[in-house]
Amino acid sequence: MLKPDHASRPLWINPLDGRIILESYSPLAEQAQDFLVTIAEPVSRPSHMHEYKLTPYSLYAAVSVGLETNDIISVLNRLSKVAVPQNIIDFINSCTVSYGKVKLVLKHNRYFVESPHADTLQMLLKDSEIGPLRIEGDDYNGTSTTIVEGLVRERAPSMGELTIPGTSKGNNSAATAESGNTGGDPHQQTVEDLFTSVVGLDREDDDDMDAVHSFEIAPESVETVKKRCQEIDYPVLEEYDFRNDSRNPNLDIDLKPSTQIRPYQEKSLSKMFGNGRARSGIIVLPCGAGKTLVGITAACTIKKSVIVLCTSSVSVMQWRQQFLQWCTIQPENIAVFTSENKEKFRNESGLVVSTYSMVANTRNRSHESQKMMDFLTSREWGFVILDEVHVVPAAMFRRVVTTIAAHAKLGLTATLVREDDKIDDLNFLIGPKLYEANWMDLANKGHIANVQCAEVWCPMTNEFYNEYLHETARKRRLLYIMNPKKFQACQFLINYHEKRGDKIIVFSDNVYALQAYAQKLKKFFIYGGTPQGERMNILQNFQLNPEVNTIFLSKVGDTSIDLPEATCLIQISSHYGSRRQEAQRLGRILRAKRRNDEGFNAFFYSLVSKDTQEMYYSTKRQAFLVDQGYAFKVITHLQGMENLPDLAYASVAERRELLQSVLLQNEEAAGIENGDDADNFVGRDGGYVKSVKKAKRSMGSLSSLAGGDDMAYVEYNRSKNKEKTRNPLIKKLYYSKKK
Ligand SMILES: Nc1ncnc2c1ncn2[C@@H]1O[C@H](COP(=O)(O)OP(=O)(O)OP(=O)(O)O)[C@@H](O)[C@H]1O
Repeated sequence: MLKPDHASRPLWINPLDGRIILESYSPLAEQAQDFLVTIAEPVSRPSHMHEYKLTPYSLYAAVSVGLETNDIISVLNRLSKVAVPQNIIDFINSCTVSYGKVKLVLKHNRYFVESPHADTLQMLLKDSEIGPLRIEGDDYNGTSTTIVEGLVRERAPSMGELTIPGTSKGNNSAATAESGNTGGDPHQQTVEDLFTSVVGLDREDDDDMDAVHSFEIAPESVETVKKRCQEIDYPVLEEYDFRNDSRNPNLDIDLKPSTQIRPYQEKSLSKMFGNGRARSGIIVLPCGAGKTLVGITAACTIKKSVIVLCTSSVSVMQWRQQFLQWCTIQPENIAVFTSENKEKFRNESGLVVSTYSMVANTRNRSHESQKMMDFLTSREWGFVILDEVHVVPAAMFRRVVTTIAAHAKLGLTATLVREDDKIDDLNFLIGPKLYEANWMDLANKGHIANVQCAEVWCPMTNEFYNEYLHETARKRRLLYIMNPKKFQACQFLINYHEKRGDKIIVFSDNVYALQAYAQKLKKFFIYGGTPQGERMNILQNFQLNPEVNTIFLSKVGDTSIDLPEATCLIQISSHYGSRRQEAQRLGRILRAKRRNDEGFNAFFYSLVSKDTQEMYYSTKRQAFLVDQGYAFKVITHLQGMENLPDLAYASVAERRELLQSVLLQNEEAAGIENGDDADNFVGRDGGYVKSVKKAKRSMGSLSSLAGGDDMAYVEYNRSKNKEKTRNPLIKKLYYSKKK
């Protein structure tokens, strides 16, 4: 039943499945969002209504950033239009009762399972999988501890005030920093108060007053123990009490006085350092929102030796450069470990930047690499930063996480989606999601650019469609990418946007098409085979030369290229249904330098050949961005295109010639380029995902998109796909019953 003052309360909870709908226009929406993102998974956040769902993982994350069961229920109740249903209360209770009780602590290069509750540890020791993994040994500091029934008991470390560098007030104020107290309204005030105490994380861990108990396990058992704990609903939290770590030498590193971190960066860090220790987990921020600086600030807070792992050697150099730009670390304390570079740092503590594959690949290691690996594995690291966590396969992660002994792990990503459905692995390999920012929010505040997205439907020409119907799957792919109408649309859009003063990146995963388009249009292109010097030259020209306004990039440009000049993207070929690639490509223009200009918009066009399989992939690709609140407009006709001077493939003869050359290509030409990043890690079978929702297409006009007023649109709506995965709520209840 609705509460009498329901109109002033912003959310509604579905008693059947734990879904929460938030009215995002409510005056309380911002605070409510803060809270919901802490306790629930954001499912979809378009402009007026946001959808979240409570899952065992999200509640685990809530507990691990310091929330307690009663806080969660009481804030939900306060914000909800109806009383929180009893089954939801039971669900929250059942998920949180056992969470946060067990911690994994690395001390003096040895792993201890720790808990303030001796009975919990006794229960773990009785478990048939965990029990035998306990190893006998001395306690970790050889002093005033006592062995109680096989457990080591010692005083828990005490907390003090912790300040995160680069922030105005230190960690405690961080969670409310961005909410902008509106004041006046007493109801609002109460919620504010509640948030300061609940989301503001300004309390200390309850367990630090008491003794803690622990038992030791071998490093190779860590993963099994974590996995088993997860299965029996006692997920392990990893925390690092870095301020009381006197064994590992401090690293001389601080943010430069000129470095100011942004409110959402501060907020994400406050979740990590909320109780004075460093919690391991994942921070999710949109592309271009500054994940690097978040990682750097965390390193400056912990001040111990750090390892950064990235997906490519280009990113390695960018991380190194960003460390030097934002903080005071001396270049001689930074070591780069890539196939070209194998330096160590000379002091007793330092920073190493490397790639996942350098650390995880054990085969054919050179003598130099092996020496470097010995250096990495022989010591205890304060902190490891794992960049782009969503793309690294679980097996590789496992190897990295088990070979490097690090006290705290921070995973960074923009898109916590994977096409291989392995996302859950990240939870136990790294830790819970600590924070996830809202893309639209950051765009509205000018931290990332506003983007207009459009899907351009290009009809296949008769000749191409005829062949399409009869060819093999791979050749079909080449036919829909090389469709002359798509080429013309691309030519028209480049022309249109160059005239507006935009800088344009055209993306093609397919290298044959990349070269064919670029050469025909007389534009520069970069793909995996372009030598480094030439790449730099093209990129510099794109940035500085007013004559070079369009470049073509293969998937080497998906992630590691930082081009704040770019304001328009055109995608002509992509990696099947990859939601992540779509988001990352969009990320190339989110950092547009001109984003704060009055009324500025960036543009993202996806060119799709009509009535081909590409349409199906395209819809799947958009699902993630649609959930972030982006609306894809459909353009069916680019008015004026036929009259473009020098329009390519305007005559039947030219189109036939193109068709002949496409048909002459062998099937290899239809493939996707190999690179050293992301997609090589993920299956390339079209990347099917279980719970993909279809994107919704809506009516729009290119005039609203790009200032033109002579183009036509249609409205195209598809009902939302029903989720195919089992609801976690049901899964959870089912699981508890079985137990
Ligand atoms: N607090 C800040 N103050 C000023 N500039 C910032 C701040 N945070 C980030 N930036 C700038 O924003 C840009 C994007 O940052 P960064 O490359 O870390 O983004 P990202 O989140 O890693 O993006 P991607 O996922 O696309 O790699 C950079 O040019 C960076 O210098």
